[in-house]
Amino acid sequence: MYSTLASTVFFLFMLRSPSLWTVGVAILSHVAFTLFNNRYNNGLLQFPGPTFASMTNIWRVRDAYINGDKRPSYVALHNQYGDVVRLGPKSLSFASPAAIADIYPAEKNMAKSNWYVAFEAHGKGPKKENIFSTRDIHWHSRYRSLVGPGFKMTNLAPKEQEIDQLIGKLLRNLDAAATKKSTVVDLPLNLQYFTFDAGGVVAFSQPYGFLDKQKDLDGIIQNVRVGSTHLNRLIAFSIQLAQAPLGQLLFDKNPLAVYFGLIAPPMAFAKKYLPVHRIEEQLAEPGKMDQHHDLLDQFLKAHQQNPDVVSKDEVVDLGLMVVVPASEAVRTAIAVLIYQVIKAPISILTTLRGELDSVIPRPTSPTSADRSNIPSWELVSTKLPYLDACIKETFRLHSSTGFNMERVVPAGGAIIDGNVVPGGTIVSCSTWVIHRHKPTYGDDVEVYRPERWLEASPAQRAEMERLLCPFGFEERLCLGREIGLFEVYKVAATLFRDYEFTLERPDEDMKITWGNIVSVDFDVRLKHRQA
Ligand code: HEM
Repeated sequence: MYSTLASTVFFLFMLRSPSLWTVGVAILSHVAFTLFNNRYNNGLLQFPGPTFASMTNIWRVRDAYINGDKRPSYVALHNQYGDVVRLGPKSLSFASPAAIADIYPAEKNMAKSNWYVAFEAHGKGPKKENIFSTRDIHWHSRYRSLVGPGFKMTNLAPKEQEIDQLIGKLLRNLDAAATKKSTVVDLPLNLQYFTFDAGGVVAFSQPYGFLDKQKDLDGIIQNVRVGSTHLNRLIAFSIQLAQAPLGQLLFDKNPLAVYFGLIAPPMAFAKKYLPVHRIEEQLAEPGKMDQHHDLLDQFLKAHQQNPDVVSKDEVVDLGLMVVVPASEAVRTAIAVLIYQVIKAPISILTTLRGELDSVIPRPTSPTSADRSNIPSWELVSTKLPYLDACIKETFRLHSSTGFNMERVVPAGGAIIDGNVVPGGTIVSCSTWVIHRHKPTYGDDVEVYRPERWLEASPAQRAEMERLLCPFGFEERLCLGREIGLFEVYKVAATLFRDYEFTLERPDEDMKITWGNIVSVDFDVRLKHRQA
């Protein structure tokens, strides 16, 4: 604080008789004081990390830019600096599992950081928090208890048939490529057609039509794919700047964008496809509409019961949340699972196929129209322990989300993994780091080895599962966890049952673009499996 004050006084003093020289010196000294202040005056000097990171959040933007095609650099940073790394002037990342219990439980009172502001709606009018972004612990808790039941598989069970029809469409699209054999398939993209449509069904009982049209609708996939255009690359990096006042001004709270009502692509997409009639009818005559067993039912019910907590605008947020980040996260999970299994030693695929063939009846003729034979959730979630191990290993090694889950230490400070941390510090864990905890997962943490889940003793396995956190933690645990798993298990079981996959470029690794949701790119050739 004192150095900021000193810097400001000095700055004003120099500007008393402005010349180019004095203005230059004033600006430079102000910058130097700010960097110095950031590094030395936040009570975090004892924590190691890149020196530049301790001085400015620009380090994070640069890191996101230069490491955009690698896995989160936090893994390498923790390997270099140890269990606690200083990632910014007021930011610490923790690698030890003990830190999870000190940061994320409700009683620790740690709200999400301002990084999450970037996930708030863009467009005319004031920005609004949503269930994912909110820093208001109390509103979040009331809101979550109202809408949460809608996300449970018990509520969504009647949707299984509709999701099966979508999987059938995905198979028919892939059948066309498998029959030609020469066709190279962008598998992650085809999976995303499915996950988008499934998101539409779960949210509003309406697929968007990606699978039918077999193309990107309104350019939304291209728009949100990190790194696909200069603009969204810039936006993705700017999100890192949300911690910095300048970043918020340029990107997140840009007054020009708000003035001109520039709507972010996901928001525009969600608004376009919302079933407005249904919403209006149900709001006009509550209780008269049929039950759809979708998320919209639950949000409208919650709005009717508690309009002060769940406002009408929340249905748009519902669209935003479910349409884009969720469909991307599920796409990445299924794509990476398939990639890991076909890239791993053949014994993994053979064991998986053996298990699938012993439990799930194969279609008599996969090239026929018999595409309604999709294994049930009940079956895939209870009778396939090896598939379960493959999926857990995928989530462990390659989380769909790439961001650190940041929380703010309340005034008064906290003890985190034995370290005294001042109030106001941003503290976080990364799934990419936690999932590489050698005492829990073994020395070969970088190897894709599903067997580790089956060989572990019951106590060891319980600990491995406790630390497996691809869906986040505690009060802010992903609400769509069951939906995501439902899609991953069903699609993976069906695709491995029916197809042989060959990587188009077996000597290359898949292309990874590290964003908030990690994007992956790879092409395959497909063949139907022989009976
Ligand atoms: C494989 C798929 C998915 C993964 C890996 C995933 C991951 C996550 C993670 C890590 C968080 C917590 C973020 C934090 O604390 O900062 C989260 C929150 C959330 N996710 Fe997911 N997600 C997935 C699928 C879904 C689906 C399908 C939906 C909706 C249908 C969904 C809806 C939500 C919501 C509403 C939250 C906010 C919860 C809260 O703060 O109370 N997610 N997700």
